[in-house]
Amino acid sequence: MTERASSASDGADAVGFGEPLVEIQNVSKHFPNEEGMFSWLSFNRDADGLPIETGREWVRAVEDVSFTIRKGETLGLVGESGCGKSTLARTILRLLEPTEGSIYFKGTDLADLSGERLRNTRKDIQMIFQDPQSSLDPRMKVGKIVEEPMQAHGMLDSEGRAARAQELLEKVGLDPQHYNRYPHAFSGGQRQRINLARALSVNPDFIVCDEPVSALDVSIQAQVLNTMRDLQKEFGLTYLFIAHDLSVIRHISDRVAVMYLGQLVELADKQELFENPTHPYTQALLDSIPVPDPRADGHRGVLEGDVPSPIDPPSGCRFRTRCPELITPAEYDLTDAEWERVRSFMRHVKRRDFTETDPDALSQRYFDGQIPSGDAGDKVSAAIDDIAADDWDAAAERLQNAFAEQSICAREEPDYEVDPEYGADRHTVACHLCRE
Ligand SMILES: Nc1ncnc2c1ncn2[C@@H]1O[C@H](COP(=O)(O)OP(=O)(O)OP(=O)(O)O)[C@@H](O)[C@H]1O
Repeated sequence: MTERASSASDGADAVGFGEPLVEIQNVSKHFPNEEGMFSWLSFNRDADGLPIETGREWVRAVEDVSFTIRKGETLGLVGESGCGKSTLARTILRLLEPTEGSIYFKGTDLADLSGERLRNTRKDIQMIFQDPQSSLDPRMKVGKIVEEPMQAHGMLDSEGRAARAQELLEKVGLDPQHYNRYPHAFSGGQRQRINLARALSVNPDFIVCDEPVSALDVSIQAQVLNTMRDLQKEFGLTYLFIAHDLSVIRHISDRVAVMYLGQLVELADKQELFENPTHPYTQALLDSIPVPDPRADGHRGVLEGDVPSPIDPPSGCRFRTRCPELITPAEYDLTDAEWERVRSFMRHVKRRDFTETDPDALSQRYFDGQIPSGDAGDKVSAAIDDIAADDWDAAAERLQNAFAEQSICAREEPDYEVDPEYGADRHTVACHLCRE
């Protein structure tokens, strides 16, 4: 999914409210796969079946991600564990080098910065992590923890830093008298407030918040989120807020980006995303929120199967292998009902979750005795014959190649924009269902 870069002049410091502050352009991050002794090598086989080294195997944790974060907003980034949220956050912060792509902050490519300008920009971009316990040095008093970034950036004298630390402790909802206490004397929520004060100490513009309330009791989460929102207003902050919990995202975000297997699948204004979710993955995620859902019409997708490996992600749409709405291959003239049956048969053969091998019984069970006519029907019949010959792998492969791999979902990467039902913000969706 793409968003155009702003034309902000190089290094221009003043970014107006609502203008692009951070622009992520076609960013990818791949890691060498270190799991298993020889797994970093991938092999093909030669004619004698001996392995030929073909190179290194890569974990494609983030792939071709583009979006913009506007000054003063909270952009929520949501997705299941392992979908690449933290990797993207760390890449934006330049804690990791992007494999490809660029990150612009206030119109300047971060890769072009060095020396004093890099140091200044690092000050402008802060981060809050999930675990408020491990991110605070237990041997340091709270006041010093808050002062440390100011000292590192040569801000104020020691008296000034102490005064600012106490002021910030109060701003984040703590007692400034606790300046001399150690982190262990604070609860989880209070420790996250200390982290907030620390991040704010150097007067940043942009804070990347990676699951900042996930480790807190639900009762405390809303309080910390409200404080973050108050601070945002007071200091004109911009947040990238990462969470796997959609109710947290709904509470804090202005716009929401949904990530699946290293890619953005949907990005929209919060209300638009929650009221008009368009990507089948977003719909499935929303369905998993354990609250009564007035939108539920019994037609939403249910997530099937496991998330594929980011080492060898599916072609086209990465969600297609679990998608309840895989599109009929254009070359077959199938009705919706026929396609639904073909897909159901394909799924059951892949999972091998039946033992029946009699062709008539299979036709009856999966196609109501009416195998589709034409090419599609020939492929289905051939797969049924494979099963009758007890060659399940051949049947699964035949169906996969004849149907799943022929769908536009497997052949083209989706990237569409739809008309929003709520608000005027762009609503981008990486799903071929939006192609008309
Ligand atoms: N240093 C690394 N080397 C190899 N693979 C990595 C590395 N860091 C992350 N990965 C892989 O990249 C993928 C994305 O991981 P990442 O931690 O970014 O996901 P996440 O969405 O933040 O998950 P979580 O919410 O569980 O933290 C995962 O498959 C992970 O195993």
